[in-house]
Amino acid sequence: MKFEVLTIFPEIIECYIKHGVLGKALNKGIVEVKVYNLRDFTSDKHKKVDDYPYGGGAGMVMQIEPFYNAIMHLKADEKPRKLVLLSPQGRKFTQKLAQKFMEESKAMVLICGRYEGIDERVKAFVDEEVSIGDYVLSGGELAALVIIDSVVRLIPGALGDELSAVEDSFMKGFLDYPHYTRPEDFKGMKVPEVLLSGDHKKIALWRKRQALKNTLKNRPDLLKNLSPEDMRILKELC
Ligand SMILES: O=C(OCc1ccccc1)c1cn[nH]c1
Repeated sequence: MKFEVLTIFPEIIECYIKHGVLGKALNKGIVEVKVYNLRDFTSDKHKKVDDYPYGGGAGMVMQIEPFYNAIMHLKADEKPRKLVLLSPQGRKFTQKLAQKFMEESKAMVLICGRYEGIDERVKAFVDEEVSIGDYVLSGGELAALVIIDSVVRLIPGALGDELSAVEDSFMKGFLDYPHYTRPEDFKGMKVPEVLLSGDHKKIALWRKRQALKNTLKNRPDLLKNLSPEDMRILKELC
């Protein structure tokens, strides 16, 4: 899988991708990330990327020309790629959309805006507009990293062949169950007995109960399509 990121702050992307699971996936060649500085696609000596908004208002708007030049440069190799603009106005990014991106796209271009926004005409050249949440960031780079991280984790072999329980639970529509590790007793805070029992059936049921309890408490919106078995467990909790 290849990610190409358009940004005026390449260092933000380059620094993050060196660490952790992304670093390993890069070294294994499972994923490739190329970062392009939009300033390299400007035509003036000051490498200007923004200007005052038509119609007035606070702040600056990113000009279309650097985005257009960068996108045309990428498209020159005529390889298929999904162009995604990160913005607060986009479609909500979820684990399911991460799965879809992983399954459908061999290559993704992640377009990072800053300032008050980017010239609306850039959207004529993108396939999707995606938001990672209902808040405004100072730039699309963090959102691009969220997408790269969550999509790469889903690539077979990226996590050393064991998708973590977290992905599983989110795909099934729950929050995760609680996790514990040594010591068994930390200042009187003990690990739940069931997890020390070795009874895997009992542990699995306890974990399912806890996941449903957490989901009911913090994200009841996720509990829309429960299996009859899970509905029964949930009813016991209420
Ligand atoms: O704020 C965001 O992106 C920064 C951005 C992008 C475009 C113009 C201005 C600012 C964002 C929030 N959720 N997903 C993305």
